[in-house]
Amino acid sequence: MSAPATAIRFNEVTLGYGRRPAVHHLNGAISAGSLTAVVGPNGAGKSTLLKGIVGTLKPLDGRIRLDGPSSEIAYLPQAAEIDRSFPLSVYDLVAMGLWSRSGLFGGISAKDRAKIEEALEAVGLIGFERRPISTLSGGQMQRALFARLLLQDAPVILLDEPFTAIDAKTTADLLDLVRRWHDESRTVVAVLHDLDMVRRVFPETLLIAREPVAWGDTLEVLSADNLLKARRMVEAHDPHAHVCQRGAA
Ligand SMILES: Nc1ncnc2c1ncn2[C@@H]1O[C@H](COP(=O)(O)OP(=O)(O)OP(=O)(O)O)[C@@H](O)[C@H]1O
Repeated sequence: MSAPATAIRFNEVTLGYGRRPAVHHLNGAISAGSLTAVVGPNGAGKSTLLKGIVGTLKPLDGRIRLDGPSSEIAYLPQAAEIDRSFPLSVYDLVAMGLWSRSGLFGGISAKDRAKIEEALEAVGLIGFERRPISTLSGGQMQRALFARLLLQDAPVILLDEPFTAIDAKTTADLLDLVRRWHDESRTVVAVLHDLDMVRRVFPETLLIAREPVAWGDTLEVLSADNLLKARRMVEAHDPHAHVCQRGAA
């Protein structure tokens, strides 16, 4: 059997802010169609890694190669990074998912309208179309953002802590969509803190602590030894260190 195609490849990648590395020595690949969790302590560089994949953060060193243009990535940032005060209705927020395909001024066709309805129905938000997003609960907002992801119809989907502060019913509903994306052979990468959920749902895991600690089969990666190692590595990290010299002569 031939090896699965690669969706995202990392070659000795360093990502950081200014000259300070947040993630370094990242080598490896995410297979097309895989369902991968990214886990690690606070400050381990998980969000930084997703920003590197989306391209909002350019590597300080090394290369991230995507199998396809970056416009074909759907990205859900952490809730704290989303401006909820923006005057936008649920309908318009969800419709924005079509922009990457139809363009900003492409107009909304009858077919698009049907797709928007379908996405709203899939996340249980029928009846919320006219509601300003500022009036939504955290869980309702997350449902609306998942509807937008549905419309983006991207082969690669990145989710940054999608279930943080979300109740059990909403989490279960949105996890069903993640499973559906996986069944549709999309590549899904999610930053998560709930290790029980990772063990239950995500076959592959990248455990990161400023650099990869372990990567592969979830049950092997999430061993007590690896988790302890990750915690110690983040605690020992010097936040003021500049680009690392490891490997330098
Ligand atoms: N915009 C920024 N400017 C400077 N440093 C940053 C910036 N964003 C993140 N960092 C630093 O990079 C490091 C990694 O942060 P990152 O947010 O990627 O971690 P994380 O693993 O996602 O953490 P958490 O689980 O707390 O969300 C941290 O030390 C953080 O302070």
